[in-house]
Amino acid sequence: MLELIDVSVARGSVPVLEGVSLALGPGEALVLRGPNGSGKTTLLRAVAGLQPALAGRIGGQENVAYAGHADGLKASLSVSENLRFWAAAFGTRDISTALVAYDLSALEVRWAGNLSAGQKRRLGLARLLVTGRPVWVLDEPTVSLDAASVALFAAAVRAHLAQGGAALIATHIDLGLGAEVGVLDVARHRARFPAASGDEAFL
Ligand SMILES: Nc1ncnc2c1ncn2[C@@H]1O[C@H](COP(=O)(O)OP(=O)(O)OP(=O)(O)O)[C@@H](O)[C@H]1O
Repeated sequence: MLELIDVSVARGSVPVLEGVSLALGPGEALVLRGPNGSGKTTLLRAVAGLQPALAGRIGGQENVAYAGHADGLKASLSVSENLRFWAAAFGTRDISTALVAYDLSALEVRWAGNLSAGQKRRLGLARLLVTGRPVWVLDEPTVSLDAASVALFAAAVRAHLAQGGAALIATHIDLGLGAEVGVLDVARHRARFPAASGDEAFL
């Protein structure tokens, strides 16, 4: 569903990570670990197709639904309108599963712009459920979430995996997803050599 073979990525003109290989099949999840600035976001952006890899091959990008630091919400649309917008964009219809999974039913008619930070994050994560995409690529998904919302998120990931989905998640917290979830420490892949040219296209 997702395969990285010997992938290198850069930010600005600076190589950040090199030699990253991984594969995710149905029901599999991998947690990315590494200190601040080690390159987790850069790698996930490349996996999501938001920037090219410097080298290597990324297969299965068409399967990916990405949730990054920005929630990607339309402030002047309601919660349900946001979900309907994304459902239409991905050619799906059902938003009720997403509303229930992230406890958003009571907020359905509220403008997204008027939500709290944690509520916005819940709505941003609920978007994943309406994409119908099997591989979730998530960058610090639990930022702004309280303990109850982290539990909702972990349950949504578990259900996604149980239904044959996959997930690649950069997170500093233990999501309690179980011992079968792999961990990749990106610090082991820190790039060793400076860039040969000054390509600023990724900024
Ligand atoms: N827009 C940018 N232009 C140039 N360099 C950047 C840019 N954004 C990040 N960087 C640099 O790229 C490197 C990797 O950053 P990245 O955001 O991928 O790390 P991270 O592991 O996700 O960090 P964190 O845990 O703090 O989120 C860092 O040295 C960072 O300073």
